[in-house]
Amino acid sequence: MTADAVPKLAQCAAAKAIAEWGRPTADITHLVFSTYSACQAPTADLRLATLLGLRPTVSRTMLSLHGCYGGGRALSLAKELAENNRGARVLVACSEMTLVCFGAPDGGNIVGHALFGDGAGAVVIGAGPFLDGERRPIFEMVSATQTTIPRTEHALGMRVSGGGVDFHLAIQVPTLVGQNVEQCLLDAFRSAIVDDDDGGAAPPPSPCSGNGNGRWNDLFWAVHPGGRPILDNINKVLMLEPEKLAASRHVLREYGNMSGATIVFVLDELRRGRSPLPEWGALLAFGPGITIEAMVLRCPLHKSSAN
Ligand SMILES: CC(C)(COP(=O)(O)OP(=O)(O)OC[C@H]1O[C@@H](n2cnc3c(N)ncnc32)[C@H](O)[C@@H]1OP(=O)(O)O)[C@@H](O)C(=O)NCCC(=O)NCCSC(=O)/C=C/c1ccc(O)cc1
Repeated sequence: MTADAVPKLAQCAAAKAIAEWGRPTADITHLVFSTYSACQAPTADLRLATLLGLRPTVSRTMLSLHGCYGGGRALSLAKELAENNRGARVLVACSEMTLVCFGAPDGGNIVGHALFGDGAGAVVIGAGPFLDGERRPIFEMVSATQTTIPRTEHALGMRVSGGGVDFHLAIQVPTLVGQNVEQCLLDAFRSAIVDDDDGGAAPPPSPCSGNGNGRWNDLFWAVHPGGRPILDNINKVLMLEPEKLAASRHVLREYGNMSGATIVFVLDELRRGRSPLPEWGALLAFGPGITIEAMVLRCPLHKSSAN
């Protein structure tokens, strides 16, 4: 069932993203599709390309079974594709049907049922130059890192069984994420380089200079809401003001944890916020491994960077 439904759900999100982007579907050069809810060949990215009518030469990449960090990985990969292929426009689609998947009848998936929801998100990623009629970027991805916490392979995962998907989530996951998240962020900021006004390269303001304390509050935050204790621990470790994680908490409350698709909902929520975002931001996503995706974001439309 999910083999059909996952690409169809993605189609709804992708059609909206392409319409907002403002260019013809045929101008999409690459597709990155992330899901762990559909496991078949031909893969769901091909089905989505057909449903959308993407051109036959579109370069497709399927990210399967990455779980909740799949959205972060898909965005990071799209950034690399766009920067290394002049004129590339990369459609990123993340689609998950978790509730159907977690179907084991023995009650063993109760945590999965409490936590997860279904959903799809899509965005179009490109590097300059801008095309006629193309919407200007809302977020710029400046740098990205992926970290695997050593010796945590068994902390979360899933296995397909006769009754559906057996999902395993160790109770220690929020603590492990909390203990490792600041180092991942520092690494991401250390690797960030941006073009300065003179056409050279310069690093963004570094939260490291304040040893993390307080400086994290200068950023906007797109955090995968893996669960309430995950957000609470990140809030505590980074000493964030409560409203910094408001977009993540809103998405968790309204939609649940939609695995890889969730981060797109958080970015959408952030851009719709009533008050203007700070210029710099951070994105975090977590999943099996335990893998942490961290990314430095920038709002190109922010007033100090818009001139
Ligand atoms: C939704 C929970 C499970 C329950 O929340 P709650 O209803 O507000 O209640 P509590 O947090 O107070 O916990 C209630 C009880 O459940 C227990 N509990 C608390 N986590 C647990 C637990 N993982 N086990 C088994 N008992 C527990 C907890 O100890 C407590 O037990 P007790 O004191 O005896 O009532 C909440 O604790 C929670 O969100 N926990 C953390 C979730 C978490 O680690 N998320 C993973 C983030 S990474 C991610 O999203 C990955 C996705 C993924 C996607 C696809 C994949 O294939 C693989 C991975």
